[in-house]
Amino acid sequence: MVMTVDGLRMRYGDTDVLSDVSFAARPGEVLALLGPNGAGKSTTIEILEGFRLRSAGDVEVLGVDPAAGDEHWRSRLGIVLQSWRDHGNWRVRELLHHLGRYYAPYSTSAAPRPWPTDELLDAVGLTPFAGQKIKTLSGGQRRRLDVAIGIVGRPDVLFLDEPTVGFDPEARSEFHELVRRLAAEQDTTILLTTHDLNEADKLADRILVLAGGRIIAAGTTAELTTLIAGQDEVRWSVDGRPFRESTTDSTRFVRDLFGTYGDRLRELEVRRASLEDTYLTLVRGQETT
Ligand SMILES: Nc1ncnc2c1ncn2[C@@H]1O[C@H](COP(=O)(O)OP(=O)(O)OP(=O)(O)O)[C@@H](O)[C@H]1O
Repeated sequence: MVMTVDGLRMRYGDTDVLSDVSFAARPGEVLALLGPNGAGKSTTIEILEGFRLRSAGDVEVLGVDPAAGDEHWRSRLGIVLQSWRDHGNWRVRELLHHLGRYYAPYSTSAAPRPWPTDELLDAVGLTPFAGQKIKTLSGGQRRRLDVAIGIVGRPDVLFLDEPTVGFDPEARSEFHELVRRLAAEQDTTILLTTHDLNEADKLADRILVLAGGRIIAAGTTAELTTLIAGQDEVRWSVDGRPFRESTTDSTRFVRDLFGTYGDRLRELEVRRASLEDTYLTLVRGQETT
């Protein structure tokens, strides 16, 4: 396992934000951490990065307790936090080249570090802006630069905190490709937070839902939806009257409808529960317990 979290607790003052968080990640796995505002997603990531000291629990990233991580350990992590605000007068290529130099002593034959600047610019779609000053970039271009800064050291583990906020659909789709490529070709293990359920669905091998200080559900979208009963919605009309019903077995339900109504059955539609339906049910269920 590249990352293991067992019984993680984080207390601010007398409030437990995280009370008992446990999960693990395999090499090259992409995990999406979902949860309502204030659930503790950024806190979890900051603890894993070694930026924040936890109150209790066992945590290991690349075999090291983040609270005791040294520079060598840190060089194997990539971090994309909320936007990079300094260095407005630097040019894009210049900054990436400069930051990349920090990783050179940690280069190995399996992971040559840093990522060559021009290749990296190309990978994040910033080649046309390479000579531009950072303060002149658009919001989305700026975010691509944040991502480039996070991966310039060819990290073994990459943390992405809401990476695609402000991306246009094309940039988002290109970013998704980049993340999948990092995981598949470089075996980078990726933990990202997002409020975009579609993004979590597309990107993640596994989704972790954090609420009430715990991981309340984990799995693929399909696995999560099977946790929720009444997952499909069937709609139809008979003699011009519309009907709708939720069912766990839409195939059987539809067969019964045909049995009952035969050719009078019109406008039949089966709608699978979306990740959004499942997520909302999970989080609302947690709030009422
Ligand atoms: N340094 C701190 N001191 C006290 N409370 C804090 C501190 N940092 C965060 N918190 C609280 O911890 C909770 C979790 O915050 P965190 O930023 O981890 O949530 P999040 O899931 O990332 O939220 P969002 O989706 O809004 O980004 C919030 O209630 C926040 O107010």
